[in-house]
Amino acid sequence: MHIEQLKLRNYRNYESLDLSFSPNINVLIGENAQGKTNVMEAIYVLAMAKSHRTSNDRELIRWGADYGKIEGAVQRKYGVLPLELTLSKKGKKARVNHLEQQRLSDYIGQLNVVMFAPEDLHLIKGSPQVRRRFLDMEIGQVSRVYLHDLLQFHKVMRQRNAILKANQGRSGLTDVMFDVYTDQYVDLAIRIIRKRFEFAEMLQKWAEPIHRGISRGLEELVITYETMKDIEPDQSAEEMGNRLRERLDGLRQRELDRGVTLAGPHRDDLTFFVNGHNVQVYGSQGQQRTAALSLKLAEIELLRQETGESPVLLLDDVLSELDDYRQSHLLNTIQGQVQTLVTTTNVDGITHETIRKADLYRVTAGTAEHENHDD
Ligand SMILES: Nc1ncnc2c1ncn2[C@@H]1O[C@H](COP(=O)(O)OP(=O)(O)OP(=O)(O)O)[C@@H](O)[C@H]1O
Repeated sequence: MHIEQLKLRNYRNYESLDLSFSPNINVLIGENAQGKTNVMEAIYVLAMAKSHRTSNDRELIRWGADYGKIEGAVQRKYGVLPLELTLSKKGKKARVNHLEQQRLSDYIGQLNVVMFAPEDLHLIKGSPQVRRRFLDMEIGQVSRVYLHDLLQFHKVMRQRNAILKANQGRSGLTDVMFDVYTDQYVDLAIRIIRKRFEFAEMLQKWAEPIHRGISRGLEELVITYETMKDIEPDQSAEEMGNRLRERLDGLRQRELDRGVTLAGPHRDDLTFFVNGHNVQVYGSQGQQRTAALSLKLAEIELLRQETGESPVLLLDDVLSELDDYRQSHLLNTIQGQVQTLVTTTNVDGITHETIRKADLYRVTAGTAEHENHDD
């Protein structure tokens, strides 16, 4: 798939923008703080109905405006699909083919994107929360059921936590609703854990050969999903449910002391190993960079396999950060296969010839103009 056209109205520093993109490589070039990332973010928001930079949608609306709007024409296998997202103080409205969607989970997934930005290096080194967010966003792109389960899970956990909080410090619980919520909680938690196991396995399958290629055959990457220690991927859902229930029973007094749920997928993590060593702990900057790049390229393959179409790749300020070999590997992999948007302040650091031939857009203070190479 690819984005043919993007229109912004009152989005970040754009009052109004209307851009057409090539299905190949598009380079947005401009000085700092002109609005390059804002375009990438707008495409991300159009796809995921939320920003990768902030959870506060109001920040996306142009200062002083009441609403902001992102429209995109997405070329899919079967034709052009118009998508529209309106952001206002009252919330957001999403339209597919001009029809308003009642649930955002029905909207997400019409446009698939893979974003690679400097903060993705934190994916390997940062907190488990960053990696859980990555899992949720990526699985959510291909599974509506997962998004729905996740929403329900957080709702039920809040209800369960509210009872724990109300009884905090006591030595027992008499609220009949607690068992009802715990049953629902276990059921949803296991559905999420099973999906994450499945996703991590697919990610591993795609990322391993990619990482091996980028490291010139020297490194083996292994990705594992870490959940409670007695839950294993080959167990049945029932077995997993029993394990979680036993764990929660064992933790009951500590949960009452703390007033929160202490076991479940909200505490899980993804771990990356290179040649048997944990990259989070022992990896060099270069190994972390390679692992992050392998992960992004694996996501492209995974989305392609799940949806039958290539996602759109957004490379925000990362290309010139990669050395020549990694740049070439990345650009050779995507060339002619994946619509790509690249932002940079300067093309001089990007040596690969595909960038020389790409469509250029000059971004200056909330405007973006298509440019010929000789301009
Ligand atoms: N809600 C908003 N309304 C108006 N302007 C905004 C809003 N949010 C951010 N901006 C402005 O957008 C600009 C930043 O744009 P952006 O992050 O896209 O920069 P960039 O071109 O990617 O720069 P860099 O190369 O430094 O990453 C800043 O000037 C900022 O003040």
